[in-house]
Amino acid sequence: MHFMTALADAWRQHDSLLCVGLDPDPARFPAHLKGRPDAILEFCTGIVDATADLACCFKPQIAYFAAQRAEAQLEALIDHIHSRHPAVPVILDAKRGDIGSTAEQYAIEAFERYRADAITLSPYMGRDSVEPYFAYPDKGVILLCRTSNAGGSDLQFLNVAGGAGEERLFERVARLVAEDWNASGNCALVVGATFPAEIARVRELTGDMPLLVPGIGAQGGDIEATVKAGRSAAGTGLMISSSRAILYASQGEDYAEAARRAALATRDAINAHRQG
Ligand SMILES: O=C(O)c1cc(=O)[nH]c(=O)n1[C@@H]1O[C@H](COP(=O)(O)O)[C@@H](O)[C@H]1O
Repeated sequence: MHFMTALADAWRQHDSLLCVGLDPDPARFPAHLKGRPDAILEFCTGIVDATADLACCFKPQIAYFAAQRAEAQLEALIDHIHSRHPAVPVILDAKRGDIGSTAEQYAIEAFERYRADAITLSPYMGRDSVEPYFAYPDKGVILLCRTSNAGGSDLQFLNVAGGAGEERLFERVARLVAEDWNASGNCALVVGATFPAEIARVRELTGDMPLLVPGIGAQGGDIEATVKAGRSAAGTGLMISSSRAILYASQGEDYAEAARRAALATRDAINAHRQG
């Protein structure tokens, strides 16, 4: 199924714009999991099973698996999600970016090795660094636009218009993706919840293109401002992601139940502002 179809179905079926991020950090695991060789898979499976009906997508961050030599556990986790929670698409947060021949290998990694439904990419190297992912017509391609970190402004706020014009780099990226790269309707953009004015600007530039919005919870982004700035006319159009605030709601044996409570509260806080 096309990523965008799966996403729209999940928005509706789960009445949710919440993306549950999976950034497993063994230093923050509950004691009963510490030291287990499969702790990362066990921890993430507990989170996934406790929150799947509250989520529109899951977003494992590859660095947290690769740093712990847990790539096989990432494969197993995505397989678990697809088999046990097939209604919830998986975004592999890898932020890849390289020349075409290398990008082809990254696409094989994401879509064939890990069987992810979408991938995050950096647009910094331009169109030919993104095109290899379009060879997988059903997969989502999610490009960094205005990132949630303060340092994002170093480049993303540069004025790239000629003469007396004014167009910041993140606006140019949004327009380029919406007007050119998104020919197959499989693209989305990343805009941080820490910058709601820029969410509104990107929404203005991209119509109903889905936006992946990290930065609530641990990074302090405001949910109401985020939803009001980024919601589409239909009250969807957003994958608002939260990782640490959900994953580590408790560091005890009740971590999965606590994660569910945090996910439910976040989903409902988002839903309170989807209309009107
Ligand atoms: O691509 C991302 O998901 C991403 C983009 C961005 O601008 N900011 C950002 O924090 N993220 C990711 O979102 C996750 C952090 O989420 P929190 O734990 O909720 O702050 C990490 O995996 C980041 O890599």
